[in-house]
Amino acid sequence: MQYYSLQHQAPNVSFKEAVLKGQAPDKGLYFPTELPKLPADFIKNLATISKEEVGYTVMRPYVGEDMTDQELKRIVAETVNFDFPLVKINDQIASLELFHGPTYAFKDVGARFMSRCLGHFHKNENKKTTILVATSGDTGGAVANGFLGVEGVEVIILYPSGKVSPIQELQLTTCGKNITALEIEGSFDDCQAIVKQAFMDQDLKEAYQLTSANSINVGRWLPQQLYYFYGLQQWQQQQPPVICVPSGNFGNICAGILAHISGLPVQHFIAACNVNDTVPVFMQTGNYQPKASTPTISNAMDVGNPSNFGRILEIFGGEAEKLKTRFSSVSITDDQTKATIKEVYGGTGYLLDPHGAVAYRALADYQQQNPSQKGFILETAHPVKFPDVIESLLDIQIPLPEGATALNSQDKVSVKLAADFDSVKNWLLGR
Ligand SMILES: Cc1ncc(COP(=O)(O)O)c(C=O)c1O
Ligand SMILES: N[C@@H](CCOP(=O)(O)O)C(=O)O
Repeated sequence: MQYYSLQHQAPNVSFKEAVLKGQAPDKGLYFPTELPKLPADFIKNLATISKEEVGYTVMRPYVGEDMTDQELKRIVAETVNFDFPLVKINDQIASLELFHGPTYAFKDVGARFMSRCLGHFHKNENKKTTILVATSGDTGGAVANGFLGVEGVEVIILYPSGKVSPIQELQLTTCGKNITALEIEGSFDDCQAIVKQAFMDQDLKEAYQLTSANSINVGRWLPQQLYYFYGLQQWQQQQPPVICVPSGNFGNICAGILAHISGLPVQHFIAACNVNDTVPVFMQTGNYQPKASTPTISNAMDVGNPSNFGRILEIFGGEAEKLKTRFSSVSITDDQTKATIKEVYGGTGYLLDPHGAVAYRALADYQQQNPSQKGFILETAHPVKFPDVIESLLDIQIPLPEGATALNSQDKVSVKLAADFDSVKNWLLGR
């Protein structure tokens, strides 16, 4: 498989080169030259196939010749060694829980897959790779955990000061070793813009072999397809599901659409956003207008200029009208999110985190108009990551999982920097 730049001003590259570069030299995102079709038998028999075999079969065409079958099987098996249960909330809506990995959010699969790919690619290289990654909450922790101790790789995480939850912050600031956290006095969009600019900067390119571990990197983005296959393995209705994805940078839902194009039956995709509504507005008006992000209680989705929407449009040949046949996007306020957490917990006992609650509200509203269409949400983070929101709303205490208890006794270590490219560049060149 080759990858081309969505800016069309850079040469095509292999999977390995795309992972090592992160972003194309013309600032475009890499996109696969072919969208593989999976065998009809594979889809028909999905429920009987192991999650390791599903992962291997889905990822095989994307990885191409850069890895042996044996190596890819090992990487997939190590990546997906936890559960992805589809849990019924009520007769209309189920929840695909993606928070059973080590950092309690859906980012673990992509981060673990990519870290193992880089570890493999580094076996025969002696030049160190430096990963620059921007986080609005969960990517940072997952990448820190996934890359901790990986030979030949160091990770520098940029996160918006005061805009991530306490557990999220501890997850990304307490690892030490090859992981460094930069606390940026700005928003996630500032962090992401700085990272993207760094990849284009000649001085930094001379000093470092830089790549990204955000979903702009195909090694982080593509394995997110697996969730959708794991969800369908457990889906027991006749009709394919409507799948509603809490969305910020749109990497997750974009991976789901790719899975669908490869043959996975899905009725409709809903991208559920908080008030950061760049995509919902585009779907209504045709006008794509990135804007400064607004802080919300679903903080990991506070993104004003989502990186992956361009990839979604590319799948549909750039035609918004075609996209509308499979995809819609809505914006949910914090008040609606809070009311949904209360309503669902009170009515069913199911505890949603704020991101899952945004998705639940969007899917329930969609089903008001389409009552025969059942579906599931992607529950992208464990509610324990947002105790302030949940506990004040429901007057309950969420028991901390074991790993999270240990975090509380550790001290945050971060470097505070202004939200401008030069501050980060000077820090990188001066260390
Ligand atoms: C808990 C949670 N939900 C949803 C999202 C949004 O996912 P995406 O950026 O892939 O749209 C994120 C961040 O990526 C997240 O951490
Ligand atoms: N919500 C993310 C933001 C970055 O998204 P990514 O999928 O592009 O890494 C976060 O939690 O950091």
